[in-house]
Amino acid sequence: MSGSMHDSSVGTLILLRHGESLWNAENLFTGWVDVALSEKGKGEAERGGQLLREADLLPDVVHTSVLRRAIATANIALDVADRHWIPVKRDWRLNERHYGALQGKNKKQTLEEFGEEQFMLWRRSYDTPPPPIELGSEFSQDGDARYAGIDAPRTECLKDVVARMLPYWEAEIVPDLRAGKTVLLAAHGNSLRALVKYLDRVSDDAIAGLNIPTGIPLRYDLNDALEPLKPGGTYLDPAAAEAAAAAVANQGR
Ligand SMILES: O=C(O)[C@@H](CO)OP(=O)(O)O
Repeated sequence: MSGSMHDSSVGTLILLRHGESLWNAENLFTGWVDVALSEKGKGEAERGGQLLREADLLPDVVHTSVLRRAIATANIALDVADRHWIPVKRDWRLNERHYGALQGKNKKQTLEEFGEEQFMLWRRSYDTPPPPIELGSEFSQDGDARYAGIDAPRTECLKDVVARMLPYWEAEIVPDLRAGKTVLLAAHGNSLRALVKYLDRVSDDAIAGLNIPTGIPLRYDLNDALEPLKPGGTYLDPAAAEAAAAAVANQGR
């Protein structure tokens, strides 16, 4: 096992939100729309890889969503950390939250149009999904080959993400951790919020205030019951993470 600093046989979990995407830069709700990284986002992914290398935190296996911003972030970071060769598993269950009819809409305009309360309900409440996206509309994923054979959602709240993500966690990630591996999970703001909520037992209300910055690895050491030794984990660059999380919280303003 590489990189783990505690005695338990449980491996180390590293959460990595993708670097800034083109739509993050434009302040658009993204969800399942398959948007590429911006140049800044590619730089963030490189920096993420440097942080892994400097911490000697070398992943043995990587899990990603099926969206290119997470896939590219993992590829770039692992290349920089000289771990581009490790096995990879990808699954839609690690995708960003489906943002329903808000996909492709500007966050600031949405806030102005619907008001603070409705905006925050859609964006951060635990169990209020946005209106479902219309099938066949510009930013809908129906007909997308990668979702053939799954009952793809047309909108999701965070609770829905927890429900679809946990079966993947149990079936695919936990066995890697139990085998003592250092696991890199390259995913998204809201799919990672769903996992952090579960791991840290964050309440439905408190999770609204938790924001995950792009491109900064977040390390979780877990005990044998898979409980975090340090609630909230440890960002490899804590000062940058704090500033960047505050910026995510303020999107739309
Ligand atoms: O647009 C999205 O898909 C997400 C992540 O970028 O946005 P938010 O942080 O507003 O949930």
